[in-house]
This record gives sequence, structure tokens and C-alpha cells, in this order.
Amino acid sequence: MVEAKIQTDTETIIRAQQVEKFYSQPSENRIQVIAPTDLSIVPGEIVALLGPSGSGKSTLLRMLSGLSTPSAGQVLWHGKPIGSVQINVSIVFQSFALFPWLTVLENVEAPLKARGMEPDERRERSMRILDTVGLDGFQAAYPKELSGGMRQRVGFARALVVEPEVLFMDEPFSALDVLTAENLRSELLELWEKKTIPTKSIFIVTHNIEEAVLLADRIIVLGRNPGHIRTDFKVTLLHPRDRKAAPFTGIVDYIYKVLTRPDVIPANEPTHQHPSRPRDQRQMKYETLPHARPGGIAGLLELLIDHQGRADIYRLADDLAFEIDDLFPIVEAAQLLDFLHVEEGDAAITPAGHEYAESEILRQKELFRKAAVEHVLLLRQITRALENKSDHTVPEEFFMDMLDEQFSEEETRRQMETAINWGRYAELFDFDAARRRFVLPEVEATADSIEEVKG
Ligand SMILES: Nc1ncnc2c1ncn2[C@@H]1O[C@H](COP(=O)(O)OP(=O)(O)OP(=O)(O)O)[C@@H](O)[C@H]1O
Repeated sequence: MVEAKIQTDTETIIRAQQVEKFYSQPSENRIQVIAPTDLSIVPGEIVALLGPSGSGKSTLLRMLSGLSTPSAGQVLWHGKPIGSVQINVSIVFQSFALFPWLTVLENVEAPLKARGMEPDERRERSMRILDTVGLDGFQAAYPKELSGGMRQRVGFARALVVEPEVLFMDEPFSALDVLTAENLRSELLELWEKKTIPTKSIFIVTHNIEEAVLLADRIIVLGRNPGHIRTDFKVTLLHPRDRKAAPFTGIVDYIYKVLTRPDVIPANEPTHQHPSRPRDQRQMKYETLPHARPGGIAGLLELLIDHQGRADIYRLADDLAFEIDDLFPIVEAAQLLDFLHVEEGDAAITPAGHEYAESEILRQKELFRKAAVEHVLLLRQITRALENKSDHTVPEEFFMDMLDEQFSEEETRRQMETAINWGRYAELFDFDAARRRFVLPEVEATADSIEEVKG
């Protein structure tokens, strides 16, 4: 009889059970950054964690690696609570985080020294790992004498020298130029594939979709407010992976679709899916306003019209020499306003988007106004409040307090800035920055004329 392969706790290295993270706010509100989340790290996998900025990728990495304690739930290391046992992990950071006053060799030796290893042994092990990561001959150099790529090699050597069971990496290649990143990525993959390093699992946080698809055996995409797993799927393509091959671009497109459709789990997954766990805390009230300017939205729509109304977002970013992270907010904003739809990783303009892009400025403002009030709760609320107040002004704080319940302080401020930007453009309201109040445009005009009469 063939036994079903059941994943037990002895196989799982790290298991997060219903972990959550809250941060306190000065206003005494608690902001939930991670919703209750289950996640396991098993041997033999490179796991990539993707998600929009602020979705909690680093927060989750920190909890899984024992750097930070969950506010609720627990993380188990081989079945035992992570605080109660010695764990063997290391972390590579985007910023390299080297000690500038130590030589390359001393930097690499540091974690072994901290673990109490004898000088001879730690020196020998460090020299070996320096050789493995291509730093042979650089042991006496100081970090400042090295290029970014070489510094990150030291970061890798220092992480690998302890022979971690799980290697965590938080955006390890994003501070490097494209070619250096590409080289380091392939070298790391080679070490992993050939089992030159005894590491059993790699967990990498990245915002680079291609990087995730190039490296990972499993990709997890987080959504935000609060951070939760939207999709978690396996990538079974053989290495080396061809970026241009259809299965590769299919996965890239799928991830795009997930990232650009914050409220929907799209069909046509590239492989088996574990659907996201439902958000079991308070239902989201406000949509997250993507931080895009109306001019940017119009520009994107015009470009789409030039592409017969439809274009692959990924290629569009490439053609425009845009970082995809910069294009996303514009795509999301146009989507929120129902000016475009995302289908199969393609952005397709809607009739409303078409009309908006092709109209003259006043008509554009009118269409934007209509779409904003219809699709954006915050703008609808501000407008209604202004219409209903006898003096037609409302303090910003009134809305800040409501947003505060849902977003961090910084995000609340950014949400407000974007709402002001959109509302002003659409001539829904004006904003008196000195008094921090929303004002109906005609009221301001009236106030001005009163001033004129007085003057
Ligand atoms: N110490 C803290 N106090 C309060 N809020 C925090 C703290 N650390 C993180 N946050 C908030 O938690 C949210 C998630 O942050 P985190 O850095 O984990 O996201 P991320 O997905 O890694 O973002 P990025 O891709 O921009 O690095 C953000 O809104 C951030 O402002």
C-alpha cells in the first residue's frame, strides 16, 4: 500500500499558527499589520514572499525568523515555540548591515564568535565560505573598499557561515544594479541546487515578480490592510528558467493579476492554489487609495488607447522604463475608478476610461468627479459631509479619525493627501491647508466675495 505523504511537524521546520501583528499608535488605536496567518516552511523549498509595499512582508519575515514576537498566535520551530528553543536561521538584509569597522573576515567570523566558536575553527570556516561566495583574497578589506555587489557577498558569507537551516533574505538584491543582482542570484541558486550549502530552506522577501519566478519553488502573495495571504502556490518549472518561455510569463502574468486586483482571487491560476484565508477581523471599510495622480491615470489611459486599448502591464512598464512598483498605483487607481480592467495581466481600457482619456479637460474633470464619488467611499463621505454642513466646511481631522481605525498613521496621512489631490482635481471640494479644513468650492468663492465687499 502506498502511504499518503502527510506533512508532520518533524518535517516542517517553521510553522506559524494564526500569527498576527499589531502596532500601537500614539492615538492609542492599535493598527493591525498582519491578520491571523498560518504558514509553514518545509525543507527543500525556496519560498518567495511578494506583495505591495506596506503589506507586511518584512513584518512576517521578522516573526518567522524569531526577530520579532507575534502579537497573537505562535511560531513553532520543529514543533516547539520559537522563544523556547535554539533556532538556526540567518538573515540577509537589503542594506547589507555589515560592521564598517571590521574587515571582511572579521564580519564573517562575527556570528561564529557570538556562538562561542574557537578562533582557529571559526577562521577556517569563514575562509571556506569566503571562497564559496567568490571573496577569496578580500578577507583583509573593509566594507567601504568594496562595491555594493561585493558587500552583499560578505552579507551572504556572514549568513551562510553558521550553516543556517533556514536562510531568510529581505530584498537582498534590490540595492544592487541589475547585472550584479542577476549574477548573485544565479550564484546563490547554483549553491542551493548543487547543495554546496547545507541550508534546507530559503525564504526571500522581494518586490520583484520576475525574481520570485526565477528563484522560487513556492510563491506567496500578500494583500494589505491588514497583511494576509492572497495566494500561495508552487512553481514547478525546471532551472535554469527561461524568462521568455510561455510558462514563465504565464506565472508572471498571474501574479500581476493578483497584485492588481486587490479584492479578487483571480481564476486561471498557473498551478494549484490555496485560497487566501478570509479576513476574520473587522471588514474593510475604506478602499485603499492608490497614490496616483489624476494626470498619471490619464497618461496611462492614453497609452492604452495607443495600444488599441489593451496592453500587458509588465511590458508597458518595461517600454516606459518604469519600475513596476511605480506603475501599479496608477493601474490600481484607474481600476478603482473603473477606467480599466485587468485581465490575464493585460490592462484593458473600459468605455468610461476611453471617454475620459479622449475628452477635453472640463469634461474629464466631470467624468473623474462622477467616477470618484461612485467608487471611492472617502471622497463620497467628504462631499456629503460638506453638502450637509450649514457652513460647508469640515475639519480634516473628522475623517483622519475614521481612517486611523484602519490604517497606520503614515498611511492615513498618505490616504488623505491622495484624497485631497483627487478631490481638488475633480473640483469636488477644496482644502484649506492653513486651517486643515475641507471647503466646498463655491463657499470659498462666496467667502472671497464677502472679503471683497468688506474690503
Ligand atoms: N515598528 C512599527 N510601528 C508601526 N508601524 C509599523 C512598524 N513597522 C512596520 N509598520 C507598518 O506595518 C506595515 C507593514 O510594514 P512592512 O515593512 O512589514 O511592509 P512591507 O510589505 O515589507 O513593505 P515594503 O515593501 O515597503 O518594505 C506598514 O504599514 C508599516 O508602516
